[in-house]
Amino acid sequence: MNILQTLREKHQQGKKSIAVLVDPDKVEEPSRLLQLINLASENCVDYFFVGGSLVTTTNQSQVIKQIKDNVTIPVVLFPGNTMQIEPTADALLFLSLISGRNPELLIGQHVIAAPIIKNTKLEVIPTGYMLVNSGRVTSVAYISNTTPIPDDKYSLAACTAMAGEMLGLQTIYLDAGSGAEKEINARMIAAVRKSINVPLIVGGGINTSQKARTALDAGADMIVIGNALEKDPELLTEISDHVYERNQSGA
Ligand SMILES: CC(C)=CCC/C(C)=C/CC/C(C)=C/CC/C(C)=C/COP(=O)(O)OP(=O)(O)O
Ligand SMILES: O=P(O)(O)OC[C@@H](O)CO
Ligand SMILES: [Mg+2]
Repeated sequence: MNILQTLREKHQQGKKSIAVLVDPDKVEEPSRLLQLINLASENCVDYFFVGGSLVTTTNQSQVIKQIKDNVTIPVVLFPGNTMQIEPTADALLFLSLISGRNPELLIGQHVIAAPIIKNTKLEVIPTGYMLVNSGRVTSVAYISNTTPIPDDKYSLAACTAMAGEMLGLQTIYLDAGSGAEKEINARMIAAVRKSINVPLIVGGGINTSQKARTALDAGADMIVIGNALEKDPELLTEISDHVYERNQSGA
């Protein structure tokens, strides 16, 4: 079963997933990455996301290789631009930045990427990517030259997600941006959840297990954690224990 089908099934069953985001620029030594890979494996992490708004290094393929050499956790590209397409990954979030009005990130990059992706075995996951204001300007807001949705405009977010689903996007990713000061609030997640049927991914600023729990309770199907694990990898154990117990109990 491919990743999207699995996500849909888990969504139907109310089961949750965890993705660990690895930003290739932040991988300083292979030994640190190996530690995170092993921890992810011990804690039954579902996916590795690999990407960044701005990738200044050339080690993305090595990062993917190191993950694939050690564990069977699928690697999903989370690309900031077409230069980050790496055929050795398993899947790619084909992001359309629907919270913004930058045509390049709604369709432009996609036209350039489509023929390249077609020649790979990557599973394409059409994703409505929505940035929500998180207090300060994040890398992705700056790089994308778009204005995130205000964090108290629930209806704007819900209608944007609804439109994304009607356009045929297969998942919605609500992102406060990496290292966000404020994670996406529960009301915003719940409003978006209620407006769509496709799986909902939530990330940005989830740096405590309580924040992870709140996002999942509000309706996230998958949470993405990056920055917090760069500082405290052990946080993963706490969060995954909660997800595991919850999935077992069917809550
Ligand atoms: C269609 C293809 C292949 C590419 C375009 C993809 C689109 C539309 C991207 C939207 C905008 C964008 C720049 C997304 C990047 C999201 C991402 C990987 C964020 C990870 O965090 P960083 O923003 O790198 O955070 P740091 O500042 O912590 O490094
Ligand atoms: O690094 P953090 O803040 O966990 O964010 C993860 C991801 O959603 C960013 O695009
Ligand atoms: Mg980055």
